[in-house]
Amino acid sequence: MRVSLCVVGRLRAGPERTLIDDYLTRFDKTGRALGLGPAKIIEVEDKKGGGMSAEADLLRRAIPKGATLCCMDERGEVMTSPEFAQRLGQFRDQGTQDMAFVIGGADGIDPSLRAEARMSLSFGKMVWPHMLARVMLSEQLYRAASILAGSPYHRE
Ligand SMILES: C[S@@+](CC[C@H](N)C(=O)[O-])C[C@H]1O[C@@H](n2cnc3c(N)ncnc32)[C@H](O)[C@@H]1O
Repeated sequence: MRVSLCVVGRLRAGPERTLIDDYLTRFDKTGRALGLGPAKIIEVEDKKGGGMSAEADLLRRAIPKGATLCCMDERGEVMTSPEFAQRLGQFRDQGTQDMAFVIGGADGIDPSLRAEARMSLSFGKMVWPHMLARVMLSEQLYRAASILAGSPYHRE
């Protein structure tokens, strides 16, 4: 099951980018034997300042066709890391080919796109900057793969 992180805004080289690349490389390595991955980042940028709805259009064009959509949203479902791992495993076992996680820009994700999502996932009620949300999601994907692989990275 391929995984796309579809995000608003371009992230320059720096500590966040280094962490994301590191976690997604680890996710790919751990997930390979489990039918998970590879993961890639798809960045979209609305240079005309059209707001959330213009960003949603760009995101729709960028999301792989037929992908199961998960919107990252502070109002979404809160789950433990093992629960997230189990959910990923379920999508894989149901034959999902592509899973796309969407992270919004400064204004968030347009409600029309949120309504199209199969799942909405929250990292808690606090709002995080999009670059940190990217890092956290990348880490949780690696953690989920480690849990499904039975490796000792995740400790409770
Ligand atoms: C700066 S936040 C935008 C906040 C905006 N008020 C909203 O309504 O979504 C940028 C993006 O980071 C992600 N994000 C921020 N906090 C989050 C949280 N607690 N859980 C999940 N995703 C979050 C979301 O995808 C959000 O669209």
